[in-house]
Amino acid sequence: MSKQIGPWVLRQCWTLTLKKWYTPEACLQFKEHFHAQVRTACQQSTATAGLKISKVVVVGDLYVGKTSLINRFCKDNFDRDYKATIGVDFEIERFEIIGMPYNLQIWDTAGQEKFKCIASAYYRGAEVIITVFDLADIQTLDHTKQWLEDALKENEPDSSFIFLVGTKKDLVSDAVCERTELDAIRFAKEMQAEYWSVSAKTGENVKEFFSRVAALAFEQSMIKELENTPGHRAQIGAGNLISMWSFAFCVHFPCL
Ligand SMILES: Nc1nc2c(ncn2[C@@H]2O[C@H](COP(=O)(O)OP(=O)(O)OP(=O)(O)O)[C@@H](O)[C@H]2O)c(=O)[nH]1
Ligand SMILES: [Mg+2]
Repeated sequence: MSKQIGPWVLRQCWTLTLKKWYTPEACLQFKEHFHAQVRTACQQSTATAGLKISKVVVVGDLYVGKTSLINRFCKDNFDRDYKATIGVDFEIERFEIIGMPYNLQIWDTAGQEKFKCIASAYYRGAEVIITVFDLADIQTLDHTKQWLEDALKENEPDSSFIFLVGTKKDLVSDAVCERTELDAIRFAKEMQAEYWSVSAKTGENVKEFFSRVAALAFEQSMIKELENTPGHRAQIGAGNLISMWSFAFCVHFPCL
């Protein structure tokens, strides 16, 4: 099946560049290009052992639209009827980034209280945590911090990118959306999360959002791999500036 993002049309997977944030007020990083060493490593296949895959966990109250968001992206469909997720479900989505195959394993969890203990067993090892609320039901925003706390408990400190997503944008007026976004951006800052408003019904911002998730997770996994490559050391400083140097100099990074 062909999929399209912007001007690119590809078979079976998405081709990505580093996508822009939704709002600069709550974004994880401002860079518009992948880090030079990551690009070089991908182009020269110096860090390409094995297929890269990142785990994404989607959490939030019941009925906020987690399954619909994932289905819009992975299957490009939308179902008006509510079917509660029982426990967990997952989708694998394929990408190609800087010529490298890359997969996202997207875990859809149940928001219903009675399934929480099943779902929480799958939080571990999440490179990305997506906390979801309903723009048309402000109470669900209040609960996102608890969902995040529960997910973070199962993961190493600072090991996951965090996103806060307001769904059902089509159900609220622009004025209500803007008001709610002000609160959501405040929450996102407190949660150290990047904020996005989307609609699974119309598809607004859904591809852009997941493209951003994939691009950031991919770059992070490449940086980790380079750090672990013998002869290389990497430091990630404030503002995600990466400095890297090689003991094998020209072999891997001729630009150094
Ligand atoms: N209008 C509109 N309705 C939506 C949107 N997203 C989801 N819905 C509807 O909201 C209801 C709940 O959506 P789900 O995706 O099943 O919610 P969920 O968060 O997965 O719920 P649980 O699995 O119980 O945790 C369904 O009836 C969807 O059709 C949206 O963007 N716009
Ligand atoms: Mg669901």
